Amino acid sequence: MRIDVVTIFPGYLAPLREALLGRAIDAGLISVAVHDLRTWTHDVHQAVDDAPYGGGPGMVMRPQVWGEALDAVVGDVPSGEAPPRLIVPTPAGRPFTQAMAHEYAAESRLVFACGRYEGIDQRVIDDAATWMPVDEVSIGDYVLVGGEVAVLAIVEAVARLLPGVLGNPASAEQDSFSDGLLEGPAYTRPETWRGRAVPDVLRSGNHGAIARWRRDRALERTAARRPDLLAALPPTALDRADRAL
Ligand SMILES: COc1cccc(Cn2ccc3ccc(-c4cc(N)[nH]n4)cc32)c1
Repeated sequence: MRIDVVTIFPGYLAPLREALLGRAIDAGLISVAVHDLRTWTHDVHQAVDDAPYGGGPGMVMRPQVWGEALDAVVGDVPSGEAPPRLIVPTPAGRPFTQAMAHEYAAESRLVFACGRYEGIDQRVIDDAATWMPVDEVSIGDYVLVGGEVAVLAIVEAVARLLPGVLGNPASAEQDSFSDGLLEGPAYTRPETWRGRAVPDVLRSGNHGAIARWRRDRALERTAARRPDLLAALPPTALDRADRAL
């Protein structure tokens, strides 16, 4: 997968080259190119923002600079080849989900536009949408200062789904949310720590009982913390034992 990120703070994306993702890049599983938006300014101040039409606080990112940047970064899409998907993080976006992470993992190329200030002139998104798929995406109901942190989260969630990136592919298959439930509690050695023992069932070797216990804890946690996920489950997702909980 090829990933391009356009930002006025390229250094913010340095963590992409660390650890697991860094190894995936070194292994050639992913290519990541980070582009400084100011490359496409032409004035001495390298201005990327201007006052909002209609007034209001803050500044808006200029369409001319973004338009030139995306034209250059996306480049000419060879005929017959699918254009990349443009992902624009914003508080006003569609909530990013594990299902979307799987959708994005199936793409051969993703381009991320990192806004700052009060966001990017809407005409940039509207123009881009005439020649490539564009997703305006939120990573949660809170307001960041720019899109870079959201890109780090989205790229990590997507990259870990790519074949060969995770040492143990089973981890991704047994993800939280993969069965629509939250992950239950996890334990490792020692057996007792500060007077707290690991639940006996997990040391019983009874794999059926262990699976049942884990499912029960996941159902309890989901009901307590994310009843919306439970309500969204298809009726067939809960068996008789689940309902008895
Ligand atoms: C666009 O509307 C905005 C309104 C107030 C502040 C900001 C700041 N800002 C600029 C670019 C940008 C990109 C993403 C996010 C963001 C995403 C999530 N989930 N929270 N915050 C925030 C961003 C933007």
